[in-house]
Amino acid sequence: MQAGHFLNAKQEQRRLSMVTCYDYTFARLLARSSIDGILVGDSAAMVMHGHPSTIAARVEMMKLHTEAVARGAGDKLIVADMPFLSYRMGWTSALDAAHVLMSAGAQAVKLEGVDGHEDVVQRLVESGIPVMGHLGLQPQSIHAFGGYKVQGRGDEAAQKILRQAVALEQLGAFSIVLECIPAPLASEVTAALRIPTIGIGAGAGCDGQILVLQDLLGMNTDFHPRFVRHFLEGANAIVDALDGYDQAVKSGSFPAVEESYT
Ligand SMILES: Nc1nc(=O)c2c([nH]1)NC[C@@H]1CN(c3ccc(C(=O)N[C@@H](CCC(=O)O)C(=O)O)cc3)CN21
Ligand SMILES: CC(C)C(=O)C(=O)O
Ligand SMILES: [Mg+2]
Repeated sequence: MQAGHFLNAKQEQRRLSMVTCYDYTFARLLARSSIDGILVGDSAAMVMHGHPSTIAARVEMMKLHTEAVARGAGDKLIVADMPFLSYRMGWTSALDAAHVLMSAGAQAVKLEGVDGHEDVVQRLVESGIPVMGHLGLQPQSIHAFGGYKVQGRGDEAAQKILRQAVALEQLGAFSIVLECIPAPLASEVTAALRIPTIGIGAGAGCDGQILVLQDLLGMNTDFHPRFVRHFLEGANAIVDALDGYDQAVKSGSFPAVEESYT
């Protein structure tokens, strides 16, 4: 799948599935799945590195994760998040950051918001870099938003998101993530655009959905916002396996003869 195929999917009314991925081993598993696209999200700063927000993500961090994913992802579309402020200090430094991510193996980049960096979106697109937008809840602006809260409630806030989505489409974005907005607003935005919307906490009216891989695999039991569904009870499955290994070691049943060299 390439960025251009996202537009075809919307025209043909096929829904799109995306997940985040930060490493080679999971990328190999995703390559075997029917998932359409992979986001090397700046959520890596939280999920992989234990930071309290995505603000700690750096171009160098995103580069290493993108390279690892690209080695395992086969022909899946890889989108990499541009880290906080890397696209807010002018288009030349934004192009530098995008260059790093594209040469690391990304086929597109994602930027949060649009107001104030319209020129960056335009320059990236003109340079042959497919751009994905990200509206609604923008985790990089957590300190300005005052928490991870649903966005676009009320007429004014809803109109702002609709305006930003139309602006991104006009600037040449190939798709837009809509995060944590009311489902009716996401449906309205989706209907207003030719490019596909990818929702997370934005209801079933989007053209596609995205979830953080570790969330859908149920690997993090203390993070359960409303939009997360566990498709596996991963945390329990993994801790059970670890306890099984621990018991086998302590009882002396592991390693067996056939697991040892003569
Ligand atoms: N593991 C992980 N999954 C994610 O989806 C994710 C990250 N990390 N890190 C970056 C952002 C942060 N995200 C978040 C984090 C918390 C909520 C949350 O607590 N939502 C409330 C909404 C409350 C309201 O305003 O009504 C909820 O209870 O669902 C939402 C999105 C989504 N992103
Ligand atoms: C939640 C998705 C959309 C994201 O931006 C990330 O994982 O960083
Ligand atoms: Mg992100």
